[in-house]
Amino acid sequence: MLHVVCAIIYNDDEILIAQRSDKMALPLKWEFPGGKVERSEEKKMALQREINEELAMEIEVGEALEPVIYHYKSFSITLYPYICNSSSKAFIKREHREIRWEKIENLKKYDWAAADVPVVKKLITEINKM
Ligand SMILES: Nc1nc2c([nH]c(=O)n2[C@@H]2O[C@H](COP(=O)(O)OP(=O)(O)OP(=O)(O)O)[C@@H](O)[C@H]2O)c(=O)[nH]1
Repeated sequence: MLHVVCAIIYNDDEILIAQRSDKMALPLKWEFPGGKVERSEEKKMALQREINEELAMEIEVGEALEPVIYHYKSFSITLYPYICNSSSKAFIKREHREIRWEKIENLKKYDWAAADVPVVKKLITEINKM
């Protein structure tokens, strides 16, 4: 079982989404940036480390959403999503095929990694209540 943290990074009313490259696992799927938690690492620290490595961004890590367990054909993950904030929209694209800021109501148009689907649904439901 992989333990993966991911960041739902807000700036104004947009969040940062990322498309995996064709050389990564789950090629071309969209995800929230993040990565594997290393042994004995605290999850929020792991998330700040991954976001700094992948995007050269500093984020504030906030509320944890409910973790998602998903069994892909060749591996299983527990995905730990966190609501995060960035005071800037600037990033450097280091690993992904594409990175973009997007409004929540547009997230359903993307081909998400399967583990992310319940997270995206939850974000859309929350915004519709407002
Ligand atoms: N980062 C991230 N990974 C996700 C998400 N959803 C999801 O199924 N995953 C899967 O979780 C795993 C995370 O691995 P990763 O490749 O991003 O992590 P990493 O940077 O630590 O990997 P590395 O050690 O290969 O560089 C991948 O297999 C990825 O497909 C998501 O929203 N964000």
